[in-house]
Amino acid sequence: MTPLIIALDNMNCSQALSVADTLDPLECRVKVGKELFTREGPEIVRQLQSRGFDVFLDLKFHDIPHTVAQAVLAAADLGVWMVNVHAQGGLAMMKHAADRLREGHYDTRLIAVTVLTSLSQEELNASGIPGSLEAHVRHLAGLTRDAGLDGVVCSAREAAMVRETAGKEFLKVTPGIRPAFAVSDDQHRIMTPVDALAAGSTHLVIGRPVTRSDNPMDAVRRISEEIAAG
Ligand SMILES: O=c1ccn([C@@H]2O[C@H](COP(=O)(O)O)[C@@H](O)[C@H]2O)c(=O)[nH]1
Repeated sequence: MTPLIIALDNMNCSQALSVADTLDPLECRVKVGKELFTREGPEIVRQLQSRGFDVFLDLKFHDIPHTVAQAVLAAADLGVWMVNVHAQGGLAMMKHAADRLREGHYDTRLIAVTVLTSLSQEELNASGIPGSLEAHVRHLAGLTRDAGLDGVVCSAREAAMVRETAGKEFLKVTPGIRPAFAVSDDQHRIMTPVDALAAGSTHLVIGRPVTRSDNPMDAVRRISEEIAAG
């Protein structure tokens, strides 16, 4: 199955569906984030699923354990392929959500965000977290593995280190991917698709380089070609 997940950001329901209609669910999955879900609600997820797409619901839940577990179950009831929480919410929060999903025999993958790819070392320290960004990602990835989740969101720059910490099967879902033809936008810790896969990313999240293109499917194909050419 393809490693590509296309982020449907900066659009409403009809725009998202127009983009989705140019994409092939065999060549990419799609990600519904805070903006699209807040505008359109669960119906946008159902619409995308009815077109054959696996949906990653990227709402990054961060709250007390009971609230997060209930939100994760609500996402799983929607039948999403993947949902996420913030690892910063702590071991108990993540474990409670993972346990509830397991008890319910859901198929939905649960992953946790480590350090946002838009953050730099300086910004992380300025937010009150001392030490190196890599050490913090490693710590949160270990916590996520111990809580029984399926993987993390991290930068591809940290994928090899996360593989070393949590193993090959542990998912490394990496945004901040910029193909050779794209600009970096507000992302700080970026990598190309080829380098990200070589570093151990299992899934590549790509938004603007595809959705801003006049022909999103063509952009997906160019990325796939970049990957195939290695
Ligand atoms: O650390 C993170 C976590 C999530 N994201 C999300 O991924 C996409 C990236 O979009 P681009 O347009 O390719 O920059 C976006 O939806 C973010 O909310 C992330 O970038 N970093």
